[in-house]
Amino acid sequence: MQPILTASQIKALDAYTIAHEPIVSIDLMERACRAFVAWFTERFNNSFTVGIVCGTGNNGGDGLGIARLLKEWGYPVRVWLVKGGAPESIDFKINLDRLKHLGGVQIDEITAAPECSIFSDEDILIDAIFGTGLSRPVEGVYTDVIACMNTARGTRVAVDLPSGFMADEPTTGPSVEARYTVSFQLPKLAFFFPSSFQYVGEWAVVDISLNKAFIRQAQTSHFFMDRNTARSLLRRRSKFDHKGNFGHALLVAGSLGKMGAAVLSARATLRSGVGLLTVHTPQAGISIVQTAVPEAMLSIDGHASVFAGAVQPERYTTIGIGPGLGKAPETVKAFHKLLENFPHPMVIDADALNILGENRELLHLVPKGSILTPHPKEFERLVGPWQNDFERLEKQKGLAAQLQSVVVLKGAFTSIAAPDGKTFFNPTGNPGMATGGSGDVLTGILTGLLAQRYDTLEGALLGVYLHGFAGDLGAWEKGMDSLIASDIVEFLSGAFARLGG
Ligand SMILES: NC(=O)C1=CN([C@@H]2O[C@H](COP(=O)(O)OP(=O)(O)OC[C@H]3O[C@@H](n4cnc5c(N)ncnc54)[C@H](O)[C@@H]3O)[C@@H](O)[C@H]2O)[C@@H](O)CC1
Ligand SMILES: Nc1ncnc2c1ncn2[C@@H]1O[C@H](COP(=O)(O)OP(=O)(O)O)[C@@H](O)[C@H]1O
Ligand SMILES: [K+]
Repeated sequence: MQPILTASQIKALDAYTIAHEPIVSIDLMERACRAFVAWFTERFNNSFTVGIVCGTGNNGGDGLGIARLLKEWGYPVRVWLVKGGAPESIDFKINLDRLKHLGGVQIDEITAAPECSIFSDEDILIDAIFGTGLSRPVEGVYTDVIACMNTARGTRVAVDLPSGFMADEPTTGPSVEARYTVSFQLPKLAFFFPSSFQYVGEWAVVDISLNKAFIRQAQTSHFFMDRNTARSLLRRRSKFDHKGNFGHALLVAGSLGKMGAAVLSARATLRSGVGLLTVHTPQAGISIVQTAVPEAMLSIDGHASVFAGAVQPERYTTIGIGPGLGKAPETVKAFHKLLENFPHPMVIDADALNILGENRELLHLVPKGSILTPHPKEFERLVGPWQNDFERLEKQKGLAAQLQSVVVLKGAFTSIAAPDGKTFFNPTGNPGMATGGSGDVLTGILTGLLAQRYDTLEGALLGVYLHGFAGDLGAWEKGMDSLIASDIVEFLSGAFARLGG
């Protein structure tokens, strides 16, 4: 699990590494330059012309070091120095001297608004104006240069951060819009937000061996999930285990015309290792569920087309509720009753969340230790609108604390907020999963894990990871465009096997 640190913590981390490794700061910068260049040379060969636009701080120093290394690798390199009043750092000056000493690289200064055509010969534009030192929105000549870079034809690659982009607060001023961002050591919080994609593009983190002990003990509530953590959460079965050890889940899902949601969830619950599964279905769903999911038992509702009746909560370890449920008045009443009678953690999704959004007086009935899985629209119905993604994150943490439950906000980098404020971003998954029914599969996985008495947070972390991993395996085989929710269920076995193996 990787902690996500703020820009000021990263500055302290740099300083700590310099003092304790020990290493002189220009050598640490050289390490950063080499790590960037290793990433770069794997993707772009030296037939591309490279323009490097540098500021005068350490990010600019990186840019100059990168220019020297790429020149040595045989790339046609040109450098621009943007001089808009930011101070020149010591390492910037050292790398400028080294580059001049190497020779063969044209270096031009920009002190006033340039003609944007200056960048037109460059296939690739490396952005090294500002990094984590940015303390306020850019203005003046920086704004002009950034505007030119954003309209240039070359592929923009940002060093550490796109210039103008804020790592820990909303970006309100102009910023480079990078196609790729190569960031040092740790991802930055804003990378995980949808609104950042236009600036950050695809990002990669390269290791520059900053002090690991410092990173481990740093105070943060934000983490990036990884495969090792997911692997460590996965429980192994033992020789004499029997189905009684793996819980009995109830799925309350589906209504006339939406029984497919129940089928997808049920299949995913079964593929996630549950001992027994019962599906509560209206009359309309009986033969559908029995035929499509023969492993599941049925709890049959008296109503023809929606969830309206009572279930026997004492029989079940957990309940997953919501996919395809609808919001009929009878369903609202039945859900209310269920919430009053079921004491154990539940998985609450889709229409069950929408019902909570429209009947907030029910929120206090959500059993502690439950998992809520809204997509952004469902989340907005629960907590109201937000101004920016930082505020959205705060609202997510707030809801988790209020309900003493885990709130899983779905999307690229699904975030998982625990009641204590810790929030985890998930690395797996792909846009092929933006297809009807994907969320129903997640509900099934989480229900299967909670039924096996996984701790709520651990179950949520593992389930979200596995769901995305199965989607990735599916997309490799079928392609993102053709991926459908049933494929995610199909590839779930592969995801479990690879994680457990
Ligand atoms: N030893 C280190 O500290 C290392 C730093 N590295 C690089 O150094 C970067 C951070 O460098 P710096 O702290 O020098 O900061 P930057 O290079 O990001 O910014 C330079 C200076 O610009 C000024 N400034 C901030 N906002 C401004 C604005 N809106 N308009 C005009 N000037 C503004 C500040 O005085 C700031 O120090 C990282 O992003 C990374 O690229 C890497 O070389 C790794 C090692
Ligand atoms: N661009 C994406 N990258 C990664 N995962 C995605 C992406 N788009 C959707 N997903 C995942 O697919 C699922 C979609 O869930 P949801 O919106 O509830 O779909 P549905 O209601 O159709 O079942 C979520 O788990 C989400 O994280
Ligand atoms: K930059």
